[in-house]
Amino acid sequence: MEFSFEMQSNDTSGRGLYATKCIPSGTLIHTAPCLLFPSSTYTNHARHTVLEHYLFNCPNGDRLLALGYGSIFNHDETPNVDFRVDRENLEVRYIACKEIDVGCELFIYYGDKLWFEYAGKKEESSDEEGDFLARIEL
Ligand SMILES: C[S@@+](CC[C@H](N)C(=O)[O-])C[C@H]1O[C@@H](n2cnc3c(N)ncnc32)[C@H](O)[C@@H]1O
Repeated sequence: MEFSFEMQSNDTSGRGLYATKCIPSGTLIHTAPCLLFPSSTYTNHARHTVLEHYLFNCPNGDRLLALGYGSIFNHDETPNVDFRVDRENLEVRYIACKEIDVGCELFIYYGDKLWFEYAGKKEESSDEEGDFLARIEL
């Protein structure tokens, strides 16, 4: 499979994905197979580990870990990529929601409860729970 992006690193957000060609809006950029962490498995084995940076929160408390490049999309308040979770097939599909120029970073939106210092942050936000939880909300 030919990808329309490559992985690069920067000092503020670590690894991220960058377009290697112009990506038209509506393009399916990537399909990531997922691992399911049932709620109890997450609580007993994955909570407070590095996995918290990568897990998607499901409404029922389960967590999903996107494989492939699915866990490498960084967050932005104005994302250029949407993601669709297919629980039945355990996949996440990433679709361009704008035209993306060559060299631009591909961003999804994680939600409004960030657990890290957002590069490009416009105003202060606080972590009300004071806890370190994965919060990419589905
Ligand atoms: C799902 S991972 C994304 C890939 C990650 N950059 C890496 O190198 O593995 C989420 C983590 O990326 C970082 N990150 C994502 N978006 C960011 C942003 N806008 N500003 C700063 N850090 C960000 C945070 O450390 C966050 O916990």
